[in-house]
Amino acid sequence: MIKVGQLQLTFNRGTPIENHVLRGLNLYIKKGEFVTIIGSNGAGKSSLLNVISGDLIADSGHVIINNKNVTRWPAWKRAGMVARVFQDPMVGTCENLTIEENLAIAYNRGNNFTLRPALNRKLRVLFKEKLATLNLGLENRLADMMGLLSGGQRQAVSLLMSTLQPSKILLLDEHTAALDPKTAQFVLDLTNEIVLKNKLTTMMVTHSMKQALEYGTRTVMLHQGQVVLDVSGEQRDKLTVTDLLEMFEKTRGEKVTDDALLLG
Ligand SMILES: Nc1ncnc2c1ncn2[C@@H]1O[C@H](COP(=O)(O)OP(=O)(O)OP(=O)(O)O)[C@@H](O)[C@H]1O
Repeated sequence: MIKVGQLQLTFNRGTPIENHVLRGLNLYIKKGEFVTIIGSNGAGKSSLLNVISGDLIADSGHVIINNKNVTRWPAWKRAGMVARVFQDPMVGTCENLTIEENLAIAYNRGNNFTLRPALNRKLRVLFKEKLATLNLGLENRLADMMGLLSGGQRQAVSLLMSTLQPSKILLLDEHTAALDPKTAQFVLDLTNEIVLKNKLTTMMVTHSMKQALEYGTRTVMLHQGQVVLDVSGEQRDKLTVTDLLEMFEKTRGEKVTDDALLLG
């Protein structure tokens, strides 16, 4: 489903601030896997998601999605293949468009379309049905501007948008980090439900070790642009947050002092 190999990415090459972010990273993710991704600041987690979505093109290496070599494809060309939810709730949706217009964009992603003809009665019924599953009352607010919604509501709509796309790949970049704990939990549970129901192949970046083990089917740790830990199945089931933290500290060579890594 997603195969990246020998990925190399350097920012500001040839300058005093040159930063070799991805260093020959290899990862193969099977259809339907839900992979949680951890790693210290600057490990290359977001860069990896950006290279998969096409927002960044790697210096070398390959990106294969659904058996297609998309390494050099720009983001817009992969938009129908990959859905994303970002840390900032303001990023994934357009605040100056209505809820139904945002959903229409997601529904038509990967096709040529204009907004007006894209919205019809049949689609509105579908959007209402989908929104009702969120239990946030948004099914009665189709014509409301997206900008009126709270951060948690926007993340919920972003997740819903990922199910309207032809894509079966969902990239989550710390998508609950900017929310209060209660809303974050709601969005996480919703994520889990949507991923399982729609059989999405998912990569979720998180700073919380607890979340990394609680959600998904596999956990990958990045360090200095490489995969340094990759656990799934029984081996992962047996892992505790303490084990994971020890591995994390061993890799980094220093103690972790941030409680958010444990709790999240
Ligand atoms: N567009 C860019 N231009 C220059 N440097 C960048 C750019 N994007 C990221 N970087 C740098 O590349 C490194 C890796 O960043 P990345 O966002 O991939 O790390 P991360 O593992 O997601 O970290 P964090 O947990 O802090 O978000 C960091 O040092 C970051 O400052």
